[in-house]
Amino acid sequence: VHNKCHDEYQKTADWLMSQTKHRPQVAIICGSGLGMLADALKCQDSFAYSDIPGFPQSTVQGHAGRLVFGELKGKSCVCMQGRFHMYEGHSLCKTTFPVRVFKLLGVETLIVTNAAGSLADGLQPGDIMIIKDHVNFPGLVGLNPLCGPNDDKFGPRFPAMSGCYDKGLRRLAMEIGKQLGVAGVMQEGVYAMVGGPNFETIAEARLLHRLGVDAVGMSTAPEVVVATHCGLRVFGLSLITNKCCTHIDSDSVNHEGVLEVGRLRSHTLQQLVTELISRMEINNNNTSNN
Ligand SMILES: O=P(O)(O)O[C@@H]1C[C@H](O)[C@@H](CO)O1
Ligand SMILES: Nc1nc2[nH]cnc2c(=O)[nH]1
Repeated sequence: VHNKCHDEYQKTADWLMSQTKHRPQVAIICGSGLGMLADALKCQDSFAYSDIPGFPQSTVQGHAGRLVFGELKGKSCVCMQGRFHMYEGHSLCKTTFPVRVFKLLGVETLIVTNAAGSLADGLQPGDIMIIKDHVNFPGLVGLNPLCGPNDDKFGPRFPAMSGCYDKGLRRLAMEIGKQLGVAGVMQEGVYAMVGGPNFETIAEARLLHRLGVDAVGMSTAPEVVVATHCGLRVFGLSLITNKCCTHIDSDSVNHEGVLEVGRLRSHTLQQLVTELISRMEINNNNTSNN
């Protein structure tokens, strides 16, 4: 466990607030190949992770490593173009570091996105799965970012995780999907995080299928756990980039293919996330440029 103290999150948040006038209400974490979600932001201020004090570095292809602030339909947002994964060698505390920084910046809602493999018969590559719940496999065996002394300033020692994917936002996203004419490629499902970096063996994919997992990936759950702990409202979606290999003659998975599906679906995802942000209600009084 490599816990960070409150001051370390605060230092990073203070530095960012000294560099930008934006005061974000919504944060977006872009999954593999989904960095284009930041392109819709207006009046951008962007920072390379390497220039932000205390920030970890992105090492995965398809994750640019930039934090982008900007306006989207009247809401102030911050977008991570590139996330941190446990398999890169980061501690879970580092992979989730930005989430607590967002909290200190005044963010109220976190949107997490990822690329994932499908185990459900009804989920095809290119489909969008709205995450209704997750199985945090590393978390179940103690690889949890909340391990170690609890920081009561962020949240309680034993936070509830039932209902961590906000029902109202899920409903709104499905409604928007219908209006955009993409409801046919959208459905709710359960995401499971595994450690990676290898894709699943056939036996592992079959096991996950039997356990009721709809889509599997290598991220998201730790970020959602930390966000829920500190009281952020969470919305999550998986872009299904491939079917998992459940038979010896299944097509094998590769990272290039994962990124390619992201490119093909970029426009739809951007529309969906933009509309969701535009129509979601925000309770706090933060506005950018103040
Ligand atoms: O950051 P995400 O979860 O979208 O990335 C997924 C999982 C691996 O990092 C990568 C495999 O292609 O995509
Ligand atoms: N674990 C895992 N992560 C993915 N990310 C994108 N596709 C996959 C997959 O099939 N398995």
